[in-house]
Amino acid sequence: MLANVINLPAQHDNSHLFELIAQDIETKGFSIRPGALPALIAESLLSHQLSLNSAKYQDAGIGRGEDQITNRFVRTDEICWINGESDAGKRWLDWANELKNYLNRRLFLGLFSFESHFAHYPQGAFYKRHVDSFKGNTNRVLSLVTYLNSNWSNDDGGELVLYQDETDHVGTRVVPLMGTLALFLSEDFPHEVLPAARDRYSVAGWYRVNSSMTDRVDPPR
Ligand SMILES: O=C(O)CCC(=O)C(=O)O
Ligand SMILES: [Fe+2]
Repeated sequence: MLANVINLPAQHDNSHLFELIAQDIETKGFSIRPGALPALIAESLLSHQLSLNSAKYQDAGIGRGEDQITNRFVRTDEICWINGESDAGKRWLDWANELKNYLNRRLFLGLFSFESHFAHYPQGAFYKRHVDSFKGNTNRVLSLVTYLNSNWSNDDGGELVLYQDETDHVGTRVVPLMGTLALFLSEDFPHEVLPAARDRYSVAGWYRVNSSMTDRVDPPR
């Protein structure tokens, strides 16, 4: 028995990182962890995203399901949903699922599903201040963003600015550097993406509670 255990290949152990994230969310409602996404996942997401041709992208919309509209005054990024068909997508979804299970055990958040997409902000693209979920319309509970840009400099813009509440106009800035993780409670933190001076690559995702118990079918996006 013991020999078997010792011979197991080294598994990447996420529990230390997951615990730090849980503590951040418990105490502050958000977590910013520079370079924390395992490098193998970050690198495979980036190479997959770079291989997507423009036909795979759609203009990002505002709102949900059939109510979704494109509003170029609010956001100008383009997105591609991750369905787990690629190895990169699978690795990412597995990792996100492991984090979901950890946070559910640790914080009793009742997270049920996870949806995510690649986002490409071409030069000049932005996403104006918004919240990811509206109170009373409980669906997205926890937002998770990771960034896939190496060598991002102060002049490149494109920071995520996370505000404490509606009255906060200073916020916390997050540089979209490779492997940095940003998580925040979706209803509580208004945020924006400042205009990027060069191509900005990221993956944005949301954990949702199961709200399909209501009378209407809850659209997956
Ligand atoms: O890319 C980011 O930093 C945040 C993106 C965002 O706010 C969103 O897609 O809802
Ligand atoms: Fe957002």
